[in-house]
Parts: sequence; C-alpha cells; structure tokens
Amino acid sequence: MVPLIIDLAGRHVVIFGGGAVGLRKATYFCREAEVTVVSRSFLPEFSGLGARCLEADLSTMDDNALADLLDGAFLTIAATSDEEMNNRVGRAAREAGALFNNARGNGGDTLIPSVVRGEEYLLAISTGGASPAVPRFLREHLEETYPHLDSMIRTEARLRETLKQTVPDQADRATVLRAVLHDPEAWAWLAEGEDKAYERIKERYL
Ligand SMILES: C[C@@]1(CC(=O)O)c2cc3[nH]c(cc4nc(cc5[nH]c(cc(n2)[C@H]1CCC(=O)O)[C@@](C)(CC(=O)O)[C@@H]5CCC(=O)O)C(CC(=O)O)=C4CCC(=O)O)c(CCC(=O)O)c3CC(=O)O
Ligand SMILES: NC(=O)C1=CN([C@@H]2O[C@H](COP(=O)(O)OP(=O)(O)OC[C@H]3O[C@@H](n4cnc5c(N)ncnc54)[C@H](O)[C@@H]3O)[C@@H](O)[C@H]2O)C=CC1
Repeated sequence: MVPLIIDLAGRHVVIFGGGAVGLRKATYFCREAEVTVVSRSFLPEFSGLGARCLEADLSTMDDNALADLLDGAFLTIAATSDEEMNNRVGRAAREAGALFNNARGNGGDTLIPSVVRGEEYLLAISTGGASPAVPRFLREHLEETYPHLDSMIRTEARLRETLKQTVPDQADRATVLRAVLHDPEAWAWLAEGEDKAYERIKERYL
C-alpha cells in the first residue's frame, strides 16, 4: 500500500453502518466530501453532521439496489457490525470501480489512517491494520509533544527565505534550518509568540 493525500471536494463517499465507527468515518470525510450513510439505525450524533442518512437494511437489499447506491461513489466504507454484509459491500464497490475500506471483514484496498493536522501540515499514520491503537497513540503523542509545530513551520519558512538572500551556500542554509529545529530554546520561544521568537532566532543564527 502507498499513502496518497487526496482532495475529496465534490467526491461522493458512501458509508454503511450508523454506529460509532460509521460516525467516526462520516465525521472524518464530511469536512470536504459529499457523504451518504446507509444503515438500519443511526446514533443521534448523525443529525446535524451534514451527511445524507438513508435508512435501509442490507440483508433485505438486492444487488441492483446496492449497485445503485454505489453508482458514482469515489470511496465506499463498510462499517456495519455484520462482517458478511461488509464483505458483500466490498464486492459491490469493486464492481462499481470505487475504492473500498472495510472496518471489519476482508481488507479492502484502502485504509483510513490516524491524522495529525495543523494549519501548515498533515501527517497520516498507519500500521497497515496490524494494531489501530498504535496510530492513535502516536497521534496523541505528537499532538502533545509539538503544540507549536505550525509556528515552527512558519518560522522555518520565513528563515529559509531570508537565508536564501544572505547565505550563498545551500549546505550552510540547511545547517541553520536544522539547528533551529533541534534548539529546545527556539521551541520555548515559539510558545511565547511567533514574531518575537523569529527575532530571537535571527539574532542567534544570522
Ligand atoms: C484495519 C482498519 C480498517 C479501518 O477501519 O479503516 C481498522 C480495523 C479495526 N480497528 C479496530 C479497533 C480499534 N480501532 C481503533 C482506532 C482507529 N482505527 C483506525 C483505523 C483502522 N482500524 C484501520 C487500520 C488502521 C491502521 O492502519 O493500523 C483509525 C486509525 C482511523 C479511524 O478509524 O478513524 C482509528 C484511530 C483514530 C485516532 O484516534 O487517531 C482503536 C483505538 C481506540 O479507539 O482507542 C481500536 C481498539 C483497539 C484495538 O483493537 O487495536 C477493530 C476491532 C478489533 C476488535 O474487534 O477487537 C478493527 C477490525 C478488525 O481488526 O477486524
Ligand atoms: N475500524 C475500526 O476502527 C473499528 C472497527 N470496529 C468494528 O466495526 C464494526 C462496527 O462497529 P460499531 O460502529 O461500534 O458497531 P455498532 O454495532 O455500534 O454499529 C453497527 C451499525 O451497523 C448497522 N447495521 C448492522 N447490520 C446492518 C445491516 N444488515 N444493514 C444495515 N445496517 C446494519 C447497525 O444498525 C449499526 O448502526 C464492528 O464489527 C466492530 O468490531 C470496532 C472498533 C473500531
């Protein structure tokens, strides 16, 4: 498997299962895709989420009706508690040419990672399905360890532009940028405010 970062604006994501897992996946995709959730029951949190909710039971749905639901879908997710039904959705998704993620059952061709996101970065973490508790642990660890990562990225970007004009050798520029990243005081300054930190970093390194 290889990681991709995909713009889902205007794409259709169809999720089966209105429980806690379906809700987590729907929340994840609702921020930019058009999401339809199909289930025989829905947790109350689905109202107000912005997803289209269709009440239906897969075990009484024929193959044509299932294919109709998947028509034009970019990604299909099976998150019901019924493994057989999840696998059936997977077969239908393949026929419809949609990507498929299975929350339980035969693995699909797509995994949903843990995501650490800031204004300036996005990290996706996966164990390839081996131990989903680990990506969550790492996400929480990174969020706690680097609360000022956005500020550091903006500061490095500013510094990089300045260095390009003042330091002719590329290797020397890279050394400064790496040194700032490894400087615990630089991180501490960033916690107190970005502009002031930038000035102090310039004083120390330029
Ligand atoms: C294969 C995969 C398919 C898929 O759903 O995409 C899958 C499958 C399963 N997960 C299960 C359980 C748990 N899942 C989590 C958490 C997350 N699971 C996610 C992804 C994935 N889970 C895919 C591969 C991920 C990878 O690459 O490693 C995350 C990253 C993203 C998301 O789902 O949003 C999200 C963290 C989000 C975050 O917080 O950052 C926790 C931890 C917790 O909630 O505290 C537990 C309990 C602890 C445990 O069991 O490990 C079970 C039931 C096992 C059982 O019955 O015992 C199955 C089914 C099975 O194994 O058969
Ligand atoms: N991938 C992941 O991250 C995780 C996966 N799981 C697994 O995912 C599955 C779903 O977990 P939860 O959401 O907690 O379960 P849940 O039981 O709360 O929700 C299941 C949903 O599927 C619907 N459903 C079941 N059979 C259906 C059918 N025939 N037709 C239409 N809808 C149907 C139910 O109405 C319900 O809304 C479980 O099998 C669980 O073991 C559990 C934890 C994490």
